[in-house]
Amino acid sequence: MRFARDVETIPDHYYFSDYERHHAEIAAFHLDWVMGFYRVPPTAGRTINMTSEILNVAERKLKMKFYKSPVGNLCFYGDCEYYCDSEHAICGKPDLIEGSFATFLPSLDEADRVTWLNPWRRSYSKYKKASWETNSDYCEGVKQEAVYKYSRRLLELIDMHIFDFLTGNMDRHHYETYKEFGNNTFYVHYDNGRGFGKTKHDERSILAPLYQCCQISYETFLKLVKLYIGPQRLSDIMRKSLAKDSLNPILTEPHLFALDRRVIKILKEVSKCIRKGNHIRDVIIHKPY
Ligand SMILES: Nc1ncnc2c1ncn2[C@@H]1O[C@H](COP(=O)(O)OP(=O)(O)OP(=O)(O)O)[C@@H](O)[C@H]1O
Ligand SMILES: [Mn+2]
Repeated sequence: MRFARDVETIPDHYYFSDYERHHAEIAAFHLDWVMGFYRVPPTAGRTINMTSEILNVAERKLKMKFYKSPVGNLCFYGDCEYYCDSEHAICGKPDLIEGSFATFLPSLDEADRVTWLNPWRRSYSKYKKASWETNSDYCEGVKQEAVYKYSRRLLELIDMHIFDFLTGNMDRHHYETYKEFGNNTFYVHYDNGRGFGKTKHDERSILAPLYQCCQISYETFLKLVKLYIGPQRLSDIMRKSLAKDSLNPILTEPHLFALDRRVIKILKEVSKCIRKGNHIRDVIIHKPY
C-alpha cells in the first residue's frame, strides 16, 4: 500500500509512471471472478507486520534495503531497475502496512508458462505512438498472425481488454498462458495494480481490440447485457464480493459507479459495430473449445 483508496492517478503521469495500488490488485481479482473470466490468481488484502513477516525472515540482500524513516516508521524498497530507491520506498506505521497478496502460481518447473506480447500494448514512450493507434486496419494484421488464427485467442484478447477497460488499466504489455495447454487456451493475468486510478475518466482506447476487430465473445456479451438489464448491477455484485476481503472497503463508491458506466460503454461499442454494417453473427461469436 502506498496511498489511501481515494487517491487518484496523477493527471500529468503517463500510465507507465502511475503508482501501483494494492486495492486495484484485490478489486481486479474480484472483478475477474464475478465476470466469470477466472484468469486472475486469487488475491486478498491483509495487514502485515513488516518486522516479523518480512525483515526478520529476509535474506541479507533484502534486509539491506530496510531503514527507519525520520519519523521512526519502518521503510524498505526493492531491488530493480526503476523506482527502486528510498524516494520510492514503502513505509509502515510504524511497521504495520496493508498489502495485496496473490496466490503463488505453481513453479515454472511444475507448470511452465508462455509470455506473450500484447499486440495492443502501448508504446511506453512519451514521444511515440503504438501502431494500433495510427492504423485503423491494425486488427486485420493481427488476424493473420498464426496464434490469432485460433479465433479463441483473439476473443480472449478482446475479453482481456474489456476487463482492463472496466478497471482502467492501460499497462497490459504482456499476458501469459500455460504451455501444457497449447496455443488455443485461456490467459493468465496478474499485475493489475494500475487499474482503478481514475473514477471520472473512461479510457476508450483500451477497447481498441473490440472496436477495431468488431468481435466479442457471446458469453461476455451476455454477461454485460445481464449487468445492464439488472436487477443486479456490476457495482452491487462487486460491493458484495469485496465485502469478503478483510481490508474492505476496497473500492470507493465512485469507482463502483464507474464500473456500471463502463458496462454501458462497452455495449455501445458492440452496437456501433453492428450499425456500421457488420452482421451480428460476425460480431458476437461463440468461443470455440
Ligand atoms: N501470483 C504469482 N505467482 C507467482 N509469480 C508471480 C505471481 N505474480 C507475479 N509473479 C511473478 O513476478 C513478476 C513480477 O510481477 P508483476 O508483473 O505483477 O510486477 P511488475 O513490477 O508490475 O512487473 P513488470 O515491470 O514486468 O510489469 C512476474 O513477471 C512473475 O514472474
Ligand atoms: Mn507491471
